Amino acid sequence: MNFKEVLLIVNPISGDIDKQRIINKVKEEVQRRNADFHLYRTTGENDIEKIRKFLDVHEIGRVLVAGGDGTINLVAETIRKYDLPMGIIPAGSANGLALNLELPDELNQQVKIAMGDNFINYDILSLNDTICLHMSDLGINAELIKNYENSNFRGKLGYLIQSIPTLIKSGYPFEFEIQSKGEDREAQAALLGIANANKYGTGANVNPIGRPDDGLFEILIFKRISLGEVLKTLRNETNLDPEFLEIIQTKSAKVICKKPVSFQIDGEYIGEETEIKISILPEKLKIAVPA
Ligand SMILES: Nc1ncnc2c1ncn2[C@@H]1O[C@H](COP(=O)(O)OP(=O)(O)OP(=O)(O)O)[C@@H](O)[C@H]1O
Repeated sequence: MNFKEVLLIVNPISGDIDKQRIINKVKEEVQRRNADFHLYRTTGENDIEKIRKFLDVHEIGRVLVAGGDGTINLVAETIRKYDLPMGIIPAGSANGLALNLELPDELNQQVKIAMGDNFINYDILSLNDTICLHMSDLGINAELIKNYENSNFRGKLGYLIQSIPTLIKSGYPFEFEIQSKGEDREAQAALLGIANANKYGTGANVNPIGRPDDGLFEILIFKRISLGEVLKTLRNETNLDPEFLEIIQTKSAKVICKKPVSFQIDGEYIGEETEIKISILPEKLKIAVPA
């Protein structure tokens, strides 16, 4: 595919890693294709508006994003009305979306794929009008992300440090009402996931039936915290005990929380919520993936 201009969007702080090597490699590949290279470094403030202004005055043919799931989500929201393909260079602490798309670990290969012609038409979920590409949840994982964001430690170690205090302080199990497919049911859960893909960034395959391009999403009801079952998901075993995890596959749903519960979308803490309206947007996101 030929493009005149390529925009690389980089999150300078994601994953606690230096991005210069990525920037150099992408620039080299773009110039090799005789296209113009543009770089945008996110600031965490009004990035969507600033990037859209840039897109409005340039002939960008491909947007590349180097960051974690939060940055990919931000870029997806920015370009979803522009019909622009996106390429991903995983550069966050967990990289859950990249893991689900089976992107390789090696930078040269990542750049080739991100600039390549093989695409997935990726479903975009809308959760109370905020988009979700990968995984969102209510409960103990969102509490962990909140504690992580309030701490001084970045990267995987930061999550590890926060995991025990989060478990001790959490008020789980939480009580939910789930309205979907004309049914209304009650559920108690430590964590209620809303999934568009199979795996969390840790590699845990919590949603074996999930496909990000099937026009459906899954509600994952983790009824209790079981080390044995968590280990099974880490080993990608799919015969999970229904007493541990129940899955509802659907196109739209509403989740009502009996009390406010911590909520996260694609690894970003949103706040405490009492109601989540979930649907799938009509537009798809075109993401470059391995052949
Ligand atoms: N220049 C910046 N300074 C501070 N924060 C930023 C900057 N640019 C983006 N952010 C923030 O980075 C977050 C997204 O990070 P992302 O999820 O992509 O990476 P991550 O590695 O998963 O994050 P983290 O390192 O926090 O785990 C968003 O909250 C966004 O507001």
